[in-house]
Amino acid sequence: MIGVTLDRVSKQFDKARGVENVDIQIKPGEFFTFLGPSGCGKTTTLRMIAGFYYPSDGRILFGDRNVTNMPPNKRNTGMVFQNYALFPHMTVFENIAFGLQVRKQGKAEIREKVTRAQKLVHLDGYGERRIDQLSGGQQQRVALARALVIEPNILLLDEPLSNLDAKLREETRQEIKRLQLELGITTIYVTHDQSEAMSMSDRIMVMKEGVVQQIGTPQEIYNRPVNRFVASFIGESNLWEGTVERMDGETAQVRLTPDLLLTGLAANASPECKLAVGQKVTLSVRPEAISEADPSERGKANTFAVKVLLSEFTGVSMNYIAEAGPISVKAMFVGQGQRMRQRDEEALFTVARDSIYFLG
Ligand SMILES: Nc1ncnc2c1ncn2[C@@H]1O[C@H](COP(=O)(O)OP(=O)(O)OP(=O)(O)O)[C@@H](O)[C@H]1O
Repeated sequence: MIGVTLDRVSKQFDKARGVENVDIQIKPGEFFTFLGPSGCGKTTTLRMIAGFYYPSDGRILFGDRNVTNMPPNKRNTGMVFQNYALFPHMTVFENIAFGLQVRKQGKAEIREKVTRAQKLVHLDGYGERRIDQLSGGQQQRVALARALVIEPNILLLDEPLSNLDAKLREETRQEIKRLQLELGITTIYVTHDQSEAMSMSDRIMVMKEGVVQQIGTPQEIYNRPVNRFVASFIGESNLWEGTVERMDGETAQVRLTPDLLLTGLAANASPECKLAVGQKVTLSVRPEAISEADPSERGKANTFAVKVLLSEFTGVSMNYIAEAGPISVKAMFVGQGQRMRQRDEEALFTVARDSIYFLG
């Protein structure tokens, strides 16, 4: 197992900025994800690691080895692409064997390794099938086997699930995670799908317009987003703007409207947010951090009246869009067994102090 270091790596294209100053240390055996919207530089970064692009600036290390300008075939990485890039006229066996043949390995060895790789992705018995006789999910597993059969040091996956339907995507995602854990292989995964990133990764790097926004575990990124972009890109969040009215030891009180003052813990502030009286801040509150209060709690801190605009029952949760004066409120109640509020109904909502996160 080896780790991957990107030491202040940038890529400038003729007319576009690919990525700027990416500085990361991916640990041996880690499942590390590049996450962000289209055009944010995920694929460019992955391609530099694979060796398909060379950086304009900075260094790339595999373990202690500097691979910055090394051609792709010398790096021993296995790569899976969004469109699989399989040879459609060849069989499953021939596709998986391809990389080993290029490496001029013996026939018996190739047969043994390909058979093992087929087993690994649950495709034993499919060796003689042609690629165009397979479903999308099976094709994806051939692509995985082909990447793994060369025993790569690093596995690179570029949006490998995006051509699959929702159910198959879920299954294949578990399959990839199982394989990664079983083999303990350092894996770098590119996606624009936050739920995929959250469920699979040890750590996530969130990118926007070629610039890294935050690196952290799924929990860190979800619970402590560094800015509005990360808070709104990862899961749902209420983003409310207000002005700090009072700082009181451990707490900060923020006025959102003349009628609405919320109190949060001063420690729950992003590094970019300097809490001080008079300062404008953004409060990030997850919908599931809001709950319905008992009418007897009216007037208590962090409790406020709302008017329901939209309500829906998903089977797992009751979701609301409501308004508290000019403020829009998204709330999600899971397993609380209350009566479902209807449009135009009044309700009393409350948010715990430790669920408010201050952004700059
Ligand atoms: N070969 C290239 N030549 C010129 N510009 C490029 C090239 N490849 C990428 N870019 C530009 O670099 C930026 C980052 O693109 P990149 O493909 O890395 O984004 P991405 O996050 O992977 O997007 P997507 O999810 O759509 O694949 C974009 O502005 C893109 O237009």
